[in-house]
This record gives sequence, C-alpha cells and structure tokens, in this order.
Amino acid sequence: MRSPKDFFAPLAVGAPAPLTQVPSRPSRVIHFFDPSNAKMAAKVPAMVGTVDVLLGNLEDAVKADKKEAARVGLVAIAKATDFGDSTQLWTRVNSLDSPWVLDDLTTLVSEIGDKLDVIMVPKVQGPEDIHYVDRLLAQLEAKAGLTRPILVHAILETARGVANVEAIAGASPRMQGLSLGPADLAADRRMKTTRVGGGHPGYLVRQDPPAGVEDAVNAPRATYQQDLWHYTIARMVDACAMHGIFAYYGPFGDIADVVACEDQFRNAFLLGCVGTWSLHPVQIEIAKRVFSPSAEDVAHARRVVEAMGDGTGAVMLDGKMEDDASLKQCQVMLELADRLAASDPALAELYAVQPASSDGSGGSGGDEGAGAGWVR
Ligand SMILES: CC(C)(COP(=O)(O)OP(=O)(O)OC[C@H]1O[C@@H](n2cnc3c(N)ncnc32)[C@H](O)[C@@H]1OP(=O)(O)O)[C@@H](O)C(=O)NCCC(=O)NCCSC(=O)C[C@H](O)C(=O)O
Ligand SMILES: [Mg+2]
Repeated sequence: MRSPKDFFAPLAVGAPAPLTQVPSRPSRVIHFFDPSNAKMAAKVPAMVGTVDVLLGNLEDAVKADKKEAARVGLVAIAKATDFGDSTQLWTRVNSLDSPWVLDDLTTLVSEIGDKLDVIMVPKVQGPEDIHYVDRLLAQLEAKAGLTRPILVHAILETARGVANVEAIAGASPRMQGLSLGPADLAADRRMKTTRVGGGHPGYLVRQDPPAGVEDAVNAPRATYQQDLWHYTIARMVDACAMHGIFAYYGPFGDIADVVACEDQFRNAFLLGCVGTWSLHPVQIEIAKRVFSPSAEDVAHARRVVEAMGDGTGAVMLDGKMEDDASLKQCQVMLELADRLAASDPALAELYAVQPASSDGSGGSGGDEGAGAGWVR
C-alpha cells in the first residue's frame, strides 16, 4: 500500500499530476459502440450531444479477428470527431490477461490520449490490477506529453473482484467509478442465469400457504420476483461512496424488453448509481430519463430545503417528518439536478420550478406527483 503522502504523486516522471477529486460530469448513459462495425461507427458523430458518454468497446462483443480493426477504428473516430463539452469519450480495453490489451493501451494513449476521458478495465480482480494500469498509464502519458490524467473505471465481473471491491475503488486517484458486469459475474460465480443482467423468473419469494384450505401448499399463491443484482450493486455503491467515485449499473441484454430495462435502471438509480450502459439506441432515452431526477422529486426537495430554514430541527410537511437527515437526501437530489441542468437545457427547463408559497401549501411530496402549487 502506498503512503497517503505519496498517493497523489505522479507515478512516472513527466506524467500529469493525479486529480484529487473525480470530475462529476454527467454520465447517465455510457453508450457502447463497436468501432470495427462500419455501420455503427458511422453513427457516432451524430450521437455527440445525445449521450453523456460514447464508449468505443474493444473487449467482449468485438470478434477476435476484428480486435485490431476496432482499435484502429476508435483512433480514427476519435481523431475525426469533436466531442464538445457535453459528451465524453471512453473506451473499454481488452482484459489484462488478453493478448490485445498492451497494444490497446499503448496505441490509444499515444494516439488519442488527449481525447480519452476514461478507460474502462474489464474483469478487475483486485487493487493489483489497477496498480498495473495506473503505472503503465503514467508512463504512457509522460511519453505522449499529456497534461491531463486519463481516469480508470473498473468492471466488477468476478467473485474476487466483488470481494475486493473496496480496495479496487480506493486503489488509485485515477479511479472514476465501477460498473456491474452481470454476465461475466454470473458465470464466474456459477449463478444459473444465462441472461445479460435483469431479473430471473425463478428467483422469487412466495406468499405463505393460505390458512384453513385443503392442500394449502398447492393452493394459488402470489410470487414476487426478486432482484438478483441487489447485493452486488449495493456493495458497489457503498465502495464508491466511501472513495468518492461513481457507481453504474451495466448492460441490460434484453434489448426488446424496454420496460424491464427501465425497472433495472431505476432500481440502480434509487440505490445510488449515477448511470448505466446502453447497448442499443433504444436504451439511450430510457437511461437519460431514469438517471435524471424527476421534476416532482426536484420540486419536493426544494420545498424541504425551504421548510427546513437553517437546516436543523424537525418540521412536518404534508404529514411527513423532515429533519436534518432528510434535508441531506434532498440536497443530494438538488445537487444532481443542478449538475445535469447545467449541461442539458431540457432539464434546466424542466427543473425551473419554484415553490408557490413558503407555508408548505401546494405541491406534493417526493414520488407522489407534481403538486398544483408549483409554478415557473
Ligand atoms: C445488440 C446488437 C447486436 C443489435 O444490433 P442490430 O441487430 O444491428 O440491431 P438493430 O437492427 O435493432 O439496429 C437498429 C439500428 O441501430 C444501429 N445500432 C445498433 N446498436 C447500435 C449501437 N450500440 N450504437 C449505434 N448504433 C447502433 C444498427 O446499426 C441499426 O442501424 P440501421 O441499420 O442504420 O438502422 C447491437 O446493438 C450491439 O452490438 N450493441 C452493442 C453490444 C455491446 O457493446 N456489447 C458489449 C457490452 S455488454 C458486455 O460486455 C457484458 C458485460 O461485460 C458483462 O459481463 O455483463
Ligand atoms: Mg463482461
């Protein structure tokens, strides 16, 4: 373990100084594209401004005989595209034990290091994987004369990675965030789902047998599908919050089931994730909508802030107790809303509501819908 005194020192002579805080640019939707797929790649320039992150994927889902084409394609796209202020460029490199990753890192940092915001590293097992990437990136950045450090994002997709999640999150000042990789993780854990994320009809709880009924065990009983990913996402969120980095859901492979996709994204949002991956254009709007607070939540949060005055004590609002702690919850919502509104004019417009009165009348609480007492 590095001494805390050395933690923010560059790991190579001439490398840019590490950041002491992770930039909190919007990253509700990390849109994956395959740079070796000409049709998909051709769509990328037009997607700038419509997604928070465009991610050139070099790992799984890119055929082995297309790995070099994908790398070369990403370099060409990055050089030819102006990503502006509202869209970041990320990449997912091949896994650290693969024959491609060294060329991925050396090529991308030297050719387009000035354009790359974040490198996603798959199948991270422990802090040692991050330490390796950290030093190598510092050397490559120094060689390329970069002035801004490239950040690192780890995917949790092995049991060992999950067991080491806190150490991974805190392994380097480059750490930007963590994503869930449910497909690889399911395989590594020997889970018995063959789906890419999402629920499973067999993972459920069942209502008790009804009383006083013959053959009660076989009587009709309600069942409730449970979330296979709750434990991992919650652990990931805690590890990220502890280290001041960001948590993301990952892929939802059932592209056609946009309703279940939205449910999975919303669960992650409610648990503390700031964004998710989109694999297909149809998932982009879902992700942007779900990972942006609703106008109702923002309006409610503003009412609580106003009602709480100096921020201490307890008040009643719409029959509910609000105090210092619920104020902090509301501040989380408002900070996110402000951050998103700063780069998304539609959200700025949506959130531009003020309390109609300061006596608590009008409006409604939290998730109960917008109140009539809220005016522009
Ligand atoms: C999933 C797909 C293979 C589906 O592609 P396709 O069959 O072409 O879908 P459509 O016909 O519906 O496409 C309609 C048009 O949209 C374009 N398209 C499709 N996907 C994208 C995209 N991601 N970005 C931009 N444009 C896209 C098509 O070209 C069609 O265009 P047109 O014909 O002109 O109308 C495909 O969507 C896909 O490959 N998506 C990315 C998959 C991916 O990145 N997978 C890796 C991440 S998930 C993972 O790795 C698991 C994880 O690590 C874990 O362990 O859990
Ligand atoms: Mg994976």
